[in-house]
Amino acid sequence: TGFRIDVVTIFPEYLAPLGQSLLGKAAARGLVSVGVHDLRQWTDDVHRTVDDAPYGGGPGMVMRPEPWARALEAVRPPGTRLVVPTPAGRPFTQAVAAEWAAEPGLVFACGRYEGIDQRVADWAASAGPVSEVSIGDYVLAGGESAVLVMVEAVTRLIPGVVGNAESVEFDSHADGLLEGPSYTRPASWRDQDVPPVLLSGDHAAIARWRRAESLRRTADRRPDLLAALPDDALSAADRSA
Ligand SMILES: Oc1ccccc1-c1ccno1
Repeated sequence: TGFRIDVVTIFPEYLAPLGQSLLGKAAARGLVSVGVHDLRQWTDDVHRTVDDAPYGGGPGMVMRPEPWARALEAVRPPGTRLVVPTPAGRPFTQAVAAEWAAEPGLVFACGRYEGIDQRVADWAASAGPVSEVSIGDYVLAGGESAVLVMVEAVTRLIPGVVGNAESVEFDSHADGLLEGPSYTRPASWRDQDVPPVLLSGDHAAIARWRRAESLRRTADRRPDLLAALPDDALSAADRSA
């Protein structure tokens, strides 16, 4: 059966890439299956209305609850996590992706910027976990791009989806730190040389150098990640680096 992903959206064509490349191969091997559903299928009026003006006034439109409830009742297997991308959500991180990759599947509800009537997420909690998540501190027009990002982050962690050549355990963020710089041939390029240690064949020295570079880059670019590390995450060698 593999990992099951369903996405409900008013822009189904936007999510066409989900059938390509990485997901395509994995889907072909039965590791992942994806269903994209047009929310308007569950509207009840001739104009197929999905949104309305916000109670309390304010700009923009809010997505009506009834079409969403019908769509989720039709699409969401009982107990499956419902993911609602929203700028007001908890942060989506590699740790969250890893958690979700161990579950049987996910249902994504793509809302517009002004959001979906809150009663939908509140109601949906009775049929399984609901996660309102943000992929970063910026504003999008809708949740579709966020779904593409999260599907890619989660599916690459499903065993068998990514060849072991691109082994996932050494990714940036896998150990809470950023990866250091990478190099390939030629050894000297436009008067810039690859750090000699990488050509030394001394694997212990290479591992030390890479760890030091990872710590240096993390301290420089993401001090928040360094501060968030558990106390025992940094060795004595790390601290002296
Ligand atoms: O900005 C958004 C609008 C709709 C749905 C999601 C988002 C968002 C922004 C950042 N993460 O998610």
